[in-house]
Amino acid sequence: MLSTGQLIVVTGPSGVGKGTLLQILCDRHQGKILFSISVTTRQPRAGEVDGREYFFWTRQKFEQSRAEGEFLEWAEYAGNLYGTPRRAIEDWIALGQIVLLEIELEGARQVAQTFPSAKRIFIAPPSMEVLEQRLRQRSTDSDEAIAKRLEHARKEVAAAPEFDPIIINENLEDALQQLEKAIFSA
Ligand SMILES: Nc1ncnc2c1ncn2[C@@H]1O[C@H](COP(=O)(O)OP(=O)(O)OP(=O)(O)O)[C@@H](O)[C@H]1O
Ligand SMILES: Nc1nc2c(ncn2[C@@H]2O[C@H](COP(=O)(O)O)[C@@H](O)[C@H]2O)c(=O)[nH]1
Repeated sequence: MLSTGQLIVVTGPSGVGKGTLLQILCDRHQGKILFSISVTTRQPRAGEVDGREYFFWTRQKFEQSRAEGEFLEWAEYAGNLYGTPRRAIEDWIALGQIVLLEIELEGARQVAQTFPSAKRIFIAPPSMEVLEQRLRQRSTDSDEAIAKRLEHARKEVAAAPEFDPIIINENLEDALQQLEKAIFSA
């Protein structure tokens, strides 16, 4: 069904720096990579815009679309639903584009089943202590939400060997270079 493009999945615990890395990547390689915009039922954070960071939907609308098979993958994470709209991804891949998904572990596992040819990259923190610091310094989540995210993070880090490559985001520029190599190498 999908033959010409390349699907790339980037996974890693919340707060590890996926969004930071991918934003720089997007600026450096404009037009060369297409980024999927996910749907979520979580509330927008300050500064987030519907249709830019996410499509912010009600749980009812999400569940209806899910039942209609409109998501390529989906997962419940820290009490909210997240999903990748299928249509745009399939169209872009068919057009030969490099398409990037930034998603959590369960979704990445689903994509491994449905698109075995997808590249699967894991962004790991230098340590759990650094991860917690980054989540706290970002100031976007309550203590309770941070605790839930750290709980998920432990499971996600344990699953890192399912991915190749594993990139440790300690020095941002080093991590970016490894990410570029993973994405643009044949
Ligand atoms: N290499 C790095 N060194 C120090 N701080 C970093 C580094 N990379 C990212 N950060 C900082 O860590 C925080 C979390 O980064 P970011 O929001 O990109 O994480 P994320 O993995 O996208 O999280 P989420 O999955 O929750 O969206 C931000 O404040 C960011 O500036
Ligand atoms: N399975 C999916 N996971 C997704 C999707 N979009 C984002 N995410 C991941 O959720 C967590 C939390 O994100 P946040 O924006 O609330 O911090 C993080 O790991 C994201 O990568 C998706 O479509 N499917």
